[in-house]
Formats: sequence, structure tokens, C-alpha cells
Amino acid sequence: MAASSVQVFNAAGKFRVVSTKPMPGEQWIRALVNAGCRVEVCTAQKTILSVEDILSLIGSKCDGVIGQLTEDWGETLFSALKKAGGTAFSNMAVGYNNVDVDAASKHGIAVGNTPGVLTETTAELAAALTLSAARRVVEADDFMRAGKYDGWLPTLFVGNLLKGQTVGIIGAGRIGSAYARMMIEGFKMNVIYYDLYQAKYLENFVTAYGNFLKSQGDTPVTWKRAASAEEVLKEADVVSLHPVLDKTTYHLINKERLALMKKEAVLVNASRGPVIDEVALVEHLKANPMFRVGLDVFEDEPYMKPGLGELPNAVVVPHIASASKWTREGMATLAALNVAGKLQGHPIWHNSNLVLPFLDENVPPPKACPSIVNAKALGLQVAPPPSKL
Ligand SMILES: NC(=O)c1ccc[n+]([C@@H]2O[C@H](COP(=O)([O-])OP(=O)(O)OC[C@H]3O[C@@H](n4cnc5c(N)ncnc54)[C@H](O)[C@@H]3O)[C@@H](O)[C@H]2O)c1
Ligand SMILES: O=C(O)[C@H](O)CO
Repeated sequence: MAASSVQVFNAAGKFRVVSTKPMPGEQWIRALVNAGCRVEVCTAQKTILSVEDILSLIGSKCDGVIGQLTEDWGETLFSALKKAGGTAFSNMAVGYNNVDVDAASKHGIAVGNTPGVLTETTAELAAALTLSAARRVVEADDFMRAGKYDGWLPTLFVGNLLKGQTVGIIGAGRIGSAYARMMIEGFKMNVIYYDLYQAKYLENFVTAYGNFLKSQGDTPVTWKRAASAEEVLKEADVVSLHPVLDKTTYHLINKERLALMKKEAVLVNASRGPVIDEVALVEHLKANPMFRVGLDVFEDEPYMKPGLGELPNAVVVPHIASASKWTREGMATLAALNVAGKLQGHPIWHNSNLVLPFLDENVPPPKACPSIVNAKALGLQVAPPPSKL
């Protein structure tokens, strides 16, 4: 990578930290500079950096790196970072399926991620995709712009009503539960979910909201924890996917499981592309024109499988689910504080779901790393909750 493609902040800093991309806002740069870091930001006009590009950014002395979900952080990069004296890495993302965490742990390198700050933003985009697909917003917009509208018709762009229907969630963690809450409260949908763990907060929320509706003489909303993903697919009118991507969720939605879904169902994916077998999805969309999808992520990002882009029953957007200003600046800040905290020898924050104290520009951040996924493997100390100090 040419030296001219790097912007340097605080050149005399004690720790050398590289960010493989410019990131939004300035709070993240201040956080690193305040921790005594020299910050080098790669400004090369290349969207996805290769392993070779990143090796040249790491060079012979590098204490920490902030990387992106498009990069392949495996043995090659972690051994190079270790050799350069590095001990800290953070993805600027909550998902870290692009990171070989075992390789990082083997080299004693902490791996950070950015949970919490993107939960509501991502859930809102999943809700937007749901509405766009259910009510055919993009098809209708294209039609309008093409000058085809020549008057109201009873049959024009008829779609699905959400109220009173069932929303299915696969992966009811932070984002899945937030999305479910939006669809339940916003559209009075019932919910069925499948997760390896009980979504207690979601269940309590639906029960309480259902009781409120009942007290007002309205039909209460209901919840059900399914025993399998198949049960969700069979019963739901809308299915939204929010699991992590790993061996258990790769191609979780395949030809056989698509066949279980209702013919007029809506499927939304704002998790990771490979959770869906996209070739099978294209075939299913072709065979079932009333089945609609809203996709933020793709199996071979940045590409779509052949045919997908031409289908009117697919709404497709380029992995923008966390793209609100506050969220993206917050993600950058959390990633920087993961790296800065590790280099300063800070412990790990007691609860990686409660990251707001790190994001207030007017107050110094807690002396902790907001979220390190391999803290246990590295034997890193966890800070006690502030109330216990
Ligand atoms: N499109 C985007 O821009 C965007 C933004 C943020 C997150 N994401 C993706 O969303 C994922 C979820 O984020 P989160 O913050 O809600 O994480 P989370 O850990 O809170 O939730 C993930 C849930 O998936 C569940 N799960 C794991 N394996 C499963 C399986 N086999 N079947 C069903 N459920 C399973 C987990 O138990 C957990 O509850 C991230 O890992 C990331 O890949 C995408
Ligand atoms: O995992 C993530 O955080 C997203 O894909 C980008 O926000």
C-alpha cells in the first residue's frame, strides 16, 4: 500500500494503530489519540482490501488494527500482527464471521466487535424491508417513475396487510428481538421465534403488551417459542432472519425449507448473506411470484446470484442496515475503544450489551474495553459493574 494512501494523526504517539478504512466522525480518532496512539488511516480508493494490502499496512511495527467485515482476518494476518508486536484487533461490526477468532487467540490478540449501538438501526432497516416487500413499494416506485401510472385501479399493486398476521424470527438475539418488538407494537402482529436460547425479554414484552391490548378491549398479541426453524417457516406470514453466521446457520434457508413457507410469505434477511442459499431463493421467487423478499445482505457480496436483480418480487439494498450517522459513528468509537482499552491494559466491560457509557462525547469513556469476544480464551479480566465499585 503506497505511503500516500495513509493519513496520520498524532504522529509521535507511543502505540501505532492502523484503521483499514476511514470511519465516520472524529470521536474514534480522539479516543485513540487520548490513549497515546499514533493513528494511521488507510485512504486507498479500493473498497475491499486484500490480505496482501493489509499485510503492507501492518508493516514491521503495529500495536493494533481496526478492520472491516469485508476483510479476511485469519492466520496470515494475525501471525503478521503478532510479529509486528500487535495485541489488539477490532472489527467495526457486531458480526465477526470474517474473523478466525481461534487464530487470533493463538497469537494472543484480542478481537473486539461493536454490539448494541446498531441494534435498533438494523432492526429499523429490517422493518423497512418488510414493509417495502409486503406493500410492493419499490415496484410501485419504478412504475411511477416510468410514467406508467394512468389512474387508480382496484387491482394496482395489491400487497399484504401485516396487522394481525404472524411474524417469525429466526435468531431472537439483540436485533431479532428489537425487530420483533417493532412489528408487534407497530403492526399488532403475533410472534413465533426460534433461537437456541429463550428470548425472555421478548416474551415478557409481548405478554405485557397483549394484556394492555386486552384491557382496552382489543385483540391481544401472542408469542410462541418454536422447537425448530421449520415450525417458524410453516406458521409465519413474515420471516426475518437475525442469527449469527456460523456452521449451524449456513444455508439455513434452502430449497426444502423455502418450500415449507406460505406461498405469499415475506422473507427478510439483514443478518449475513450465506444464511440463505441464494440460488434456491432465485428459483423459489421465480416459481412463486407472490412470495417476496427484502435483502440487505447477499451470499457472494458485493454480487447477487444471477437473476435476483431482475426479479420484481425482491427488494435489494447494499448492506446498509446499520447505516445511520449515530450508529456508524458509535461503531467506530466502540472499535477504537476496544483497541485503545486493550493497549492500555484495561479490563473488559461487564456487559457488552450496555455500551452507551462509551458513546457520550461529553464524558470520558469507562476504563474498559467495550466488547472483546475472545476475552475468556485470553484470560482477560472483566471489570465489575460500576454499581459494585
Ligand atoms: N445487515 C447488517 O448491516 C447487520 C448489522 C448488524 C448485525 N448484523 C448481523 O446480525 C447478527 C446478529 O446480531 P445481534 O447483535 O442480534 O447478535 P446476537 O448475538 O444478539 O443474536 C444472534 C442470535 O442468533 C442466535 N443463534 C445462533 N445460532 C442459531 C441457530 N442455529 N438458530 C437460531 N438462532 C441461532 C443466538 O442464540 C442469538 O440469540 C450479527 O452476527 C451480524 O451477522 C447485520
Ligand atoms: O455485523 C455488522 O455489524 C453489520 O453487518 C454492519 O453493521
